[in-house]
Amino acid sequence: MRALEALRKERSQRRGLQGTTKLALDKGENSGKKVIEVKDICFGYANRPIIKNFSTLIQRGDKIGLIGANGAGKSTLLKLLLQQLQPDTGEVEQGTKLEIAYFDQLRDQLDPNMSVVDTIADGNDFVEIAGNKRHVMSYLSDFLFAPARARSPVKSLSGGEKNRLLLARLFTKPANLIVMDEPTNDLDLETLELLEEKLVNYDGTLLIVSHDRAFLDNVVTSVLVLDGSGDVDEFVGGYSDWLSYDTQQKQVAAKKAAQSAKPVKQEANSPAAVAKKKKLSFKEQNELDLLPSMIEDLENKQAALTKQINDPAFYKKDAQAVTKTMDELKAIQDKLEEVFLRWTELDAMA
Ligand SMILES: Nc1ncnc2c1ncn2[C@@H]1O[C@H](COP(=O)(O)OP(=O)(O)OP(=O)(O)O)[C@@H](O)[C@H]1O
Repeated sequence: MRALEALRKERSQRRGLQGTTKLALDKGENSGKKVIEVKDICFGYANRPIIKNFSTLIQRGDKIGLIGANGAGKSTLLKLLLQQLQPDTGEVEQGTKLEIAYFDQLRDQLDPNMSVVDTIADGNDFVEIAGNKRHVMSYLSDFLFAPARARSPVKSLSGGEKNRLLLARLFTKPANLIVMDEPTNDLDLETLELLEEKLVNYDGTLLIVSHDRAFLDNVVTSVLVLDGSGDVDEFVGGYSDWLSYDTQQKQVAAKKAAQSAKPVKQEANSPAAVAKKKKLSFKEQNELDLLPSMIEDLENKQAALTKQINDPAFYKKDAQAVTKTMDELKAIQDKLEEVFLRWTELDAMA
């Protein structure tokens, strides 16, 4: 987890330097680290913009999550990055020597009559993993296959074992860019943890579409957030980091909206003021009076939980405790957002 934090920090610093990096690239200097460069692309289907004016530089070792609601355009953006689709305007440039392995919801086919070991090594005793030779049995043991199980035919495997075998095969491909679309769907916990571990230790580049917050928090160094209207935001950190940032932004916007919606001060007993006051029922006025202390209370809880999460020792806790605290924070953030909106609404009427 520390390593992940360090990678995020590095990406954050690099983003700060992106102007300089770009200049170096323009001069034709070392571009070996460049994986994909996106230059101001726009793309839409039949008048509906999916991506608007998006630019980014993906470099070797970046682990990027693509997030957004269903239909926001995540798969479309992946296809644009992989040059399977051409942008309407702008450019996508891939770096040299890219070897891409695409992993699509574990839909790959396995030969039921082949043994596990042959599925991986095709009759050889050794496999080459990231340039290192490894005995296939030792490699398969990483994917929880004991030697006897490794000699069994694929058709005798359970669903979970088949998924593990597909993952084992994926990591034998000579890829320096792994692309995954919803990889965690249908994975059992054991396989999911295995996948996380492999991806955390993978030193190539990763592009992952996923709705799985915990998985992305554990694996990616930055996220691309598609809002569904064409805007793509890049954020250094995991899914939860982005959520808390986004909630804070919304709170600030709601506060600003509330302030600018406040009517010009009127004499308390002027006819207009009396007429306006009547817009709030007794119950609503009561609710409005209570909201500030509720907001303060929620903000205090949010600050306390954020402090816990920012402590490096936090991630040493067991996964269940980490998830519980993250979920608690998310619930508080959702509640805060809801309460702020209500306060904005009532305050504008008062
Ligand atoms: N070939 C196409 N022609 C027209 N519209 C399309 C096409 N492919 C996708 N779309 C539309 O573009 C939008 C974005 O689709 P896309 O599959 O990229 O979204 P997504 O974020 O990956 O969604 P999901 O999470 O549901 O997979 C959707 O509204 C989809 O219906």
